[in-house]
Amino acid sequence: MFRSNSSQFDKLLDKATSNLKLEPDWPLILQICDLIRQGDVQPKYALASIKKKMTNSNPHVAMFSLNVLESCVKNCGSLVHDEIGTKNFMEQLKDTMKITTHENVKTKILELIQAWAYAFRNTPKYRSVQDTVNIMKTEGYKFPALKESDAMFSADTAPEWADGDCCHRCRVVFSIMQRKHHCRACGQVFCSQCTNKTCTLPKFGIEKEVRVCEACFEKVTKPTTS
Ligand SMILES: O=P(O)(O)O[C@@H]1[C@H](O)[C@H](OP(=O)(O)O)[C@@H](O)[C@H](O)[C@H]1O
Ligand SMILES: [Zn+2]
Ligand SMILES: [Zn+2]
Repeated sequence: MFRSNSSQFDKLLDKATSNLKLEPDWPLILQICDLIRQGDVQPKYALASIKKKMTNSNPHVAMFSLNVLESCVKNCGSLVHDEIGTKNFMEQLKDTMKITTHENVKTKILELIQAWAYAFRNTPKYRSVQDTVNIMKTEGYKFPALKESDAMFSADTAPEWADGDCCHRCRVVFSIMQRKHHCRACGQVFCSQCTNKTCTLPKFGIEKEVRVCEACFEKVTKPTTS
């Protein structure tokens, strides 16, 4: 799935976090995000490399690595969220808080964890982030005021369409008379009865009414439990 372009990734990351830079090189940082989005580098590898830079003794290198991390979370959608939303990655961030001596780096890490907890407030699978905020608060960390703008992420990408010879919901077998249809929200394949609903999918940047399955119609149209 991933062509190993990690050497190109490493080169760009070294450049983006060079201590010779006076400020973040945003075009370069977005190129790094593209490598992840295109599948040129494994998200796990990318985040491990970024994390290594966070504990760099040079404050510029450490801070630039956080700028890269912040952009990856904002631009790469679930590819990166699935990595940073884990207990393991949250533990690594907490360790970094203990290792780094740079106050601005500590503050930035607190800002990021808090913004992600807010962004993922309705996503149970990333509950480790909110758990980490709660734990760190009991450990005495002072989180800065939340800037909601930090928690706005670009749209995730709509899922690829699955294939199958029967309806994902009612299991009816497809035939000339029983046609395949796809739900744009989950990408699964269904019979016409199980996808006779439509709705917009703003989170994927889909503003027109598109075909969705019963389950996704419920999820998208019922008010999210806060
Ligand atoms: O029914 P057909 O003409 O064979 O083609 C199907 C339609 O194009 C469906 O579009 P839809 O989901 O918008 O209905 C699509 O989801 C299926 O993959 C195609 O096999
Ligand atoms: Zn069906
Ligand atoms: Zn669906």
